Amino acid sequence: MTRISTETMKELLRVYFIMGSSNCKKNPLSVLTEAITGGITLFQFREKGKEAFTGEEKYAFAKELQKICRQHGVPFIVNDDVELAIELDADGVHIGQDDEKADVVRKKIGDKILGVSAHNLEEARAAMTAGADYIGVGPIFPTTSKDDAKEAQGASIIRFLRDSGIDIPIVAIGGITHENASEVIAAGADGVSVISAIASAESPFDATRQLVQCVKVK
Ligand SMILES: Cc1ncsc1CCOP(=O)(O)O
Ligand SMILES: C=C1C=NC(C)=NC1=N
Ligand SMILES: [Mg+2]
Repeated sequence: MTRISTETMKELLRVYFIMGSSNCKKNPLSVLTEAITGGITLFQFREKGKEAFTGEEKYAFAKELQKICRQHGVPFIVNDDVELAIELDADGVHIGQDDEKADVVRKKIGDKILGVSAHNLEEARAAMTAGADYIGVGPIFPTTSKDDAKEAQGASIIRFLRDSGIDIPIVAIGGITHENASEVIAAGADGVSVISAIASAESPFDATRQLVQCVKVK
C-alpha cells in the first residue's frame, strides 16, 4: 500500500461528515446511511463527551458504522483513538494538537490516512513535516459541537495559510452549513467537514445534498 495522493485526498475532503453517538437526534446508523446516500465523500467516527461509548460498546458501535461505510465505498476515519483505528483496520485517523504526536502516529499507522488539526501557520507547517495527508482547520465559524473549541477564526485563516504556502489538502471545520460552505471553498479549502449540519438535520439526506451542491467544483 502507498500513501494517498494529494489529488485523491482533496476529492475525499469535499463533504467530510463527522459523527458520534451524542451528535444524532435519530438512530446514528440511519443518519450515516442517509448522509452516504446524500453524497458524503469521507466519514469520521468521533466518539466524545460524557455520554460517549467506551471499551467494547465503542468498538462494536464503530464496527457497525465502518460496515455501512465499507458497503458504500466511503473511507472510514477514526478520531483520536489510534489503537481503535488499527484494531478496526480503519482507512485512517484524525488527531488534534493534544493527542499523540503526528510523527509517532504516522509510524504506527503506516500508509493509512493521517489528518491533523491545525489552528495556525506553525501547526500547519509542523503537520506537513510530520507526514499528515490533510489538515483540519477551524473552528471557522462558532460551533456548539466541540465544548473546548478555540475562538472562531473566519474563512480568512484558510486564505492566510494558502498565501503562506500551505499547499497540503485542507478541510475547513466549525459551524459550517450550506449557507457558508461556498465561502470557505472560495477561501481555498478543498472541502468542508461538518457534524451538526448533517447529524442534527431533520433530513440528513437533504442536508447532505445541499452541502454537496455548495462545494461542487465549478
Ligand atoms: C470537531 C471540531 N473541531 C473544530 S470545530 C468542531 C465541531 C464541528 O461541529 P459543527 O460542524 O457541528 O460545528
Ligand atoms: C477537530 C477536528 C478538526 N478537523 C477534522 C477534520 N476533524 C476533527 N475531529
Ligand atoms: Mg483529539
